[in-house]
Amino acid sequence: MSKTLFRTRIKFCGMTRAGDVRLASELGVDAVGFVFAEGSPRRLQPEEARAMRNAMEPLVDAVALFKDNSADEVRAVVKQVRPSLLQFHGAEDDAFCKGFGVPYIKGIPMRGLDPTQRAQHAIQLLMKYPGASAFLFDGHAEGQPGGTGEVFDWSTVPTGLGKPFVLAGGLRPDNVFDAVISTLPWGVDVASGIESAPGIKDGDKMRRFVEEVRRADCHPD
Ligand SMILES: O=C(O)c1ccccc1N[C@@H]1O[C@H](COP(=O)(O)O)[C@@H](O)[C@H]1O
Repeated sequence: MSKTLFRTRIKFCGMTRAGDVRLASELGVDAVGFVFAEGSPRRLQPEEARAMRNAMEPLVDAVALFKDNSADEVRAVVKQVRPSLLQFHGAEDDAFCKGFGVPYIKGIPMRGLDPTQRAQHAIQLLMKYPGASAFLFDGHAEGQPGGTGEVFDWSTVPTGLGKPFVLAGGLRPDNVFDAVISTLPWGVDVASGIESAPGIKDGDKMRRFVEEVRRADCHPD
């Protein structure tokens, strides 16, 4: 694959502390994610996310992450937090995902897929989620929770999508350079790989993650 001239977008997901959001902004991160998925150790109440959202710097996107939440829950978050993007990780269909008047990203479980099916997988995704602004490829298996730090086989990333994709799943400061060079994603997303404990971001890991993405962006190949 040849390298193109662009800057890989970065999203830090599962923010729970205002100081972590501020540091992410200072590091030049493009988006931060607030998790509302039931069972997640990073789960926030809408009021908690709203307080962090109100303190955010301009030109940084807020993304609200859901996994099989009810429409009422999603509506409450949209009203209170005003995210610029929604991210869905459950069995939600396209009609549900686009029903809130906010662009959406669809999280796709990638564990155990066949690398020879990359083009067919892309077609299936485009047919199933025509309203998605982007796809996010995550390391977990179908039906399993996300945000668990599992890397998947990057050679299974669908080809010919014609839409941006975000690479996720077990990215860390020590593997994100290879991940970007191998897959040339529109963006990368990380939750556990920049944490010292679930929901508690580590400033040094955050900084090193951004540096490694920028190093990959400058790499000639
Ligand atoms: O972060 C969570 O708790 C979470 C819960 C349910 C679905 C998705 C979740 N996080 C997303 O998963 C990817 C990968 O996480 P990790 O870096 O492997 O820990 C992350 O980018 C979040 O968008």
